[in-house]
Amino acid sequence: MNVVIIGASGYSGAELASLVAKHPHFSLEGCYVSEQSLDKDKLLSELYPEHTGLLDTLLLPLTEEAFSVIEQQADYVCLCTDHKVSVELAPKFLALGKKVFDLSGGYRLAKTSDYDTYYGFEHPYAQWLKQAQYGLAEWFAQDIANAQLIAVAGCYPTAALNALKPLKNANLLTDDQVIINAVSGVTGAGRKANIATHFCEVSLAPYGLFTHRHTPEIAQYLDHPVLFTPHLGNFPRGILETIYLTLKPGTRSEDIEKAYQVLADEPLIRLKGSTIPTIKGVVKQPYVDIGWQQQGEQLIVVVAIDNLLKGAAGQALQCMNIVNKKPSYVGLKGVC
Ligand SMILES: NC(=O)C1=CN([C@@H]2O[C@H](COP(=O)(O)OP(=O)(O)OC[C@H]3O[C@@H](n4cnc5c(N)ncnc54)[C@H](OP(=O)(O)O)[C@@H]3O)[C@@H](O)[C@H]2O)C=CC1
Ligand SMILES: CC(=O)N[C@@H](CCC(=O)OP(=O)(O)O)C(=O)O
Repeated sequence: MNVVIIGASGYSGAELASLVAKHPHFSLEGCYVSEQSLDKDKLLSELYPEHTGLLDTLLLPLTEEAFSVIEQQADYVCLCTDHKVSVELAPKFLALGKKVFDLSGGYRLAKTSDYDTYYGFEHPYAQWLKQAQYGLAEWFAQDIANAQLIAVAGCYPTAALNALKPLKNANLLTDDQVIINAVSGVTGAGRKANIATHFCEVSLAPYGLFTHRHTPEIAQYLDHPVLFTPHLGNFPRGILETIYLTLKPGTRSEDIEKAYQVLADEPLIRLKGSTIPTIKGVVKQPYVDIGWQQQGEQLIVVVAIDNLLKGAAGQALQCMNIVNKKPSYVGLKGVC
């Protein structure tokens, strides 16, 4: 399959380009940036010298002519662009008959009103929003396989949903809100310069209290209310979430272990029982690490992922493998 990446100079785009370039079934046909980009006509490996030899690929401007080239060349188009940019680009590539894998949040939520509330823009393509398939690889593989537009799951939601859906599906949660405290490395905020992510400014602080756009995303796909608070930490990559919940009375440790068995055979999920996952354990790895400890009716679940792999490019590649009718872990296990 021929793959084109839009937004290839960004953190998730470059990560995905490197995965595609090494993949046994995919060929990296084109790497694009915006027409006005300061990086156009540079080699991707100039920006990411660790990929010298692998990604000596020109960053091309996404001009009108580029769309014709992509129409001829590409089977899969990956949008590693900001939400608003993706919202506008996806229908154009869909109209060309391409399979579109959007790493942004532009097509993840069911209700257009949530875009007004949480994204700050009116969603213009309700029809495509209805047809988009949420790309949470371990949970929706069958629907992903047949979709034309895949809205790859968000980074924080990927961790939260894999940690919580087994418990929800086993009917172990009370109706209480689940509390999710998350911390992310700074690559989560993207590559463009921003004072809030400046090296000298970042320490450890929460942000987006009550308003972060991943709140409705987690609640929608968990079908349960959540109180989600992200924090920015002063390290480059990785996400760790500490999740507090109340179990139904009488829930035994065996019930929890049994609930998590639904993920036991997933090659990219590592169930760690009472061992607490760490960011160190997942950085540059494609896995979700999940651990938990129980005290009576209280359960604390800790989950860790690499935001750029399982939280973005790794999961996008899983979705591409699924659409290509291959095991989702191809090109990911043993990635580093
Ligand atoms: N970083 C992360 O951990 C995660 C990110 N995501 C999502 O993935 C998307 C990309 O994120 P990230 O990689 O961090 O972002 P970056 O800011 O690092 O990269 C954005 C890329 O988009 C390009 N771009 C901007 N405008 C356009 C345009 N109009 N046409 C084509 N290309 C354009 C930029 O290049 P230039 O501006 O030079 O044109 C750059 O290559 C976002 O929607 C984000 O929410 C999802 C999960 C995790
Ligand atoms: C640290 C940081 O800023 N993280 C980003 C989330 C990462 C991301 O890009 O969000 P999606 O997964 O929805 O695409 C944020 O909070 O906006």
